[in-house]
Amino acid sequence: MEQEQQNLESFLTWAALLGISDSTTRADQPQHSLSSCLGSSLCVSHFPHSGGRGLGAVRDLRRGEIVLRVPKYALMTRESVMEDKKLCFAVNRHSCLSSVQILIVCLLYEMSKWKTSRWHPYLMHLPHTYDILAMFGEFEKRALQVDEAMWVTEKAILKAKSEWRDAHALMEDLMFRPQFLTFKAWVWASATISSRTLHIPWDEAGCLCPVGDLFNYDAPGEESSGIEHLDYLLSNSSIHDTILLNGDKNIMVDAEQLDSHSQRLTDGGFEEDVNAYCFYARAHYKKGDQVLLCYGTYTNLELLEHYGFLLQENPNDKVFIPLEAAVYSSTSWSKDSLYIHHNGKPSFALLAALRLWATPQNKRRSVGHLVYSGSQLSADNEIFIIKWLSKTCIAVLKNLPTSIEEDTLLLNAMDNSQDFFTFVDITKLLSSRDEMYTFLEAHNMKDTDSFTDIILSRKARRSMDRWKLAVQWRLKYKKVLFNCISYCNDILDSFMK
Ligand SMILES: C[S@@+](CC[C@H](N)C(=O)[O-])C[C@H]1O[C@@H](n2cnc3c(N)ncnc32)[C@H](O)[C@@H]1O
Repeated sequence: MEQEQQNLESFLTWAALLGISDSTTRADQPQHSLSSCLGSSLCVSHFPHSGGRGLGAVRDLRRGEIVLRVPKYALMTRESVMEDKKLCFAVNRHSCLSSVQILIVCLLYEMSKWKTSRWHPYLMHLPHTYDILAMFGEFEKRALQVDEAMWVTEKAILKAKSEWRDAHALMEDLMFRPQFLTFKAWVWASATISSRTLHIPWDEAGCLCPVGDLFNYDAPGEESSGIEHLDYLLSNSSIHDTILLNGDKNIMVDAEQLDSHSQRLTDGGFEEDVNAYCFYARAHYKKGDQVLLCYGTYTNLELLEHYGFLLQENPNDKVFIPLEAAVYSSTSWSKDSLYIHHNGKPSFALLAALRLWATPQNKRRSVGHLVYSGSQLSADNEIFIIKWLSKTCIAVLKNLPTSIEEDTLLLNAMDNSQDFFTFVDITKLLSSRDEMYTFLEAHNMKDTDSFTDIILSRKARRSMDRWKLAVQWRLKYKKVLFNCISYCNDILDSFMK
């Protein structure tokens, strides 16, 4: 622990020497301290329920005030790593690789240089493991239970494997040592890039940003995307591009184009005039609060896919239910807009599409304007679609291997068991014991009577963490469907009155 603290201190000193600073004075003015880049606005703290290691406020912070600057020189980008001639030469001979694949190779290259890498103090602080979907094993994938989630997981695993295979020749050219050539090393580096890169305007692969990547995630919500905040940014800062972490979801937004309903406003970006990545407080924070960053708008499945966590309360979560082909063909709404919100309410487009689908074909044209303005068509039409929605949600829930109650008990056992043996004992009494036996089998621990001699392997421990994430995800999914059924019941009741 002491060693860890010392490592952290030397990392923060290294960062200060590079000009990284949370001081409110401008970057070109004298810094408050060269022994740490933090202390004026932020400090590294531990937040067990919202991201673990993160950044806390050392004083009250006002919404919109600058809290961190990271000069361009400190950023790890393809461009900065490829100042290394050997790497640059090799990469140029593999032009078929994507920018993200190249950044992954750059990261592995720097890792392999170890102490001679100029980012060594930063690299030492990267997490050793991640829980993104591409790292899920067969058991954990199945624990998600929902076809869509299992399919997204499978796709993520296949994508990682094929990208790794494609980059192999380059890594061999660079004469990587065997441990850096493995698929395990590749997914680690790929998860680092997926969960930690920030958007930069000159490279779609993004950048790794020492200290700036210690901010944990806050979902965009009303409190931070209101007019007040937007006005503040437009009048007080030179932000033109907003940032979102994650290569697949990068969105560049001109601040001028944002309307007050935009959920995409984020809290920093690369600013040309100061040649630095600048971060701003997205809310008022009290001393000791965790200071958060919005990486973008994500459902829980997307958070799991790209970042390896999910939110207990995610205002952007969505649940898709099976719809008949005729529902899709009855409207021009895209499939992606036909979903149930986190609170159980059907999306505007889903309701509209169902209303049109339940209208005889020869009458659809005449009611189109009503449907697209969100109006109900008739009591019969509304009762029909709400009953259909409720029945569909009930059927989806029934078809899943476990219920909300069973998942809740399983999660309680995961959270509250003092050790693995107690967990196994408790789970034996639950209806999810079959799942527990499958877990044991997957980790060659089938003989439960010999447990006293077994210490849970690191691999099994990681698998337990991912299993828990899968159970949390499927429970959230089921609760959304349950809330939708309650929503439908309320609507049907209101028609009976
Ligand atoms: C950019 S890093 C943030 C710093 C990170 N906690 C660390 O220790 O390096 C993003 C990662 O932090 C974790 N994280 C961020 N926000 C979180 C949240 N609200 N809840 C749980 N985990 C979160 C996830 O593991 C995610 O992949």
